[in-house]
Amino acid sequence: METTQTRKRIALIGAGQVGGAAAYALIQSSLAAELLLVDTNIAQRDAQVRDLSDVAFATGSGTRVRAATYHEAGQESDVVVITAGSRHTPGQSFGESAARNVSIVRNVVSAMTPFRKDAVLLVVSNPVDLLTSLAGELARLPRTQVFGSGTFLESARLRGLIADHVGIAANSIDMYVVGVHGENQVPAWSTATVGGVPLDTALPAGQIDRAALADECKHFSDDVIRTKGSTPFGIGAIIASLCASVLLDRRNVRPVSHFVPEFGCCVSMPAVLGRQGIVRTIQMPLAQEEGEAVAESAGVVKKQLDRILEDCTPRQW
Ligand SMILES: NC(=O)c1ccc[n+]([C@@H]2O[C@H](COP(=O)([O-])OP(=O)(O)OC[C@H]3O[C@@H](n4cnc5c(N)ncnc54)[C@H](O)[C@@H]3O)[C@@H](O)[C@H]2O)c1
Repeated sequence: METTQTRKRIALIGAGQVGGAAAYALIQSSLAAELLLVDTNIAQRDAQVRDLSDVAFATGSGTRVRAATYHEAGQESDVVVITAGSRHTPGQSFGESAARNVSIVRNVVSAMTPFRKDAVLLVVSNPVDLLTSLAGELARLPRTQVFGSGTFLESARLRGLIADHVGIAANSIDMYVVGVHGENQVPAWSTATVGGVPLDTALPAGQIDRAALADECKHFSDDVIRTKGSTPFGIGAIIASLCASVLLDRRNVRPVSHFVPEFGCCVSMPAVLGRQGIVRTIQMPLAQEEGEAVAESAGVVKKQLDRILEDCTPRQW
């Protein structure tokens, strides 16, 4: 008899470093019956299918991996994850790498449209807030069904860094990094708690150097990217976790990039995740300077989005 589990499919658009790491984590969890890999580089895609099939065989996973087309991904998948794109390479301007990924996301979303009505689209390619906003405009899905990995990885990382400094388990620290992924991320210190107690009370001044930790969190991957070109494992684990929240309708609260009407674009705020994607946003009583920092960087994303939507030629962007 076909169970609900056997019918679940996740598509990964982009079978590079990040897509491969996400697939590795997903296979280990046996979350879906099938993983569909889509890539314009056919040799790369097929090599990943074979290598990842070995993971399934070796671990006794219930997940099978196969190559697929955009059409199959859009029509047959419960969750479609976009990791296609070019990495930001040293010496390349932000605008150059962003413009290329804008063009890639436009093409892949259009190639997959129309999506299955209940498909959830998870955007990972960078700049993730802009690309999630763009995908949300183009996918012809309800806004709640399109979200981005946003600042979930940074939030997990900052909890881990604090935990290491104070000797308290990371899962007893409730702390979010919010706003726009990357240089302008905002650690929401004002709402952080330890064991339900406000951070200011639980860890009085002097116990942690907030500025140093925030800086370490922001630049944690810089050396890794310089050394090995990519940071696939952390984001791969985050993708697997987000897929589980959706497919299992877990209702986890996660800081993911999603449409915030006040800003007219997608930025990360804690949201409840379930089978239909964003179930609702959790309103955060941010300190004034934190709120202003989020609004300022959201304003930049919104301007970039408007320019792309007005003038669809990325070269001019
Ligand atoms: N949001 C995050 O926290 C986070 C973390 C790490 C990486 N990333 C982003 O993930 C993206 C992928 O990084 P990577 O290290 O895997 O790069 P990669 O170069 O290893 O892989 C990208 C893959 O996308 C494929 N591709 C390009 N255009 C495509 C298209 N139109 N359709 C299908 N596939 C296409 C390429 O052939 C390649 O296999 C980058 O944009 C990177 O910045 C995001």
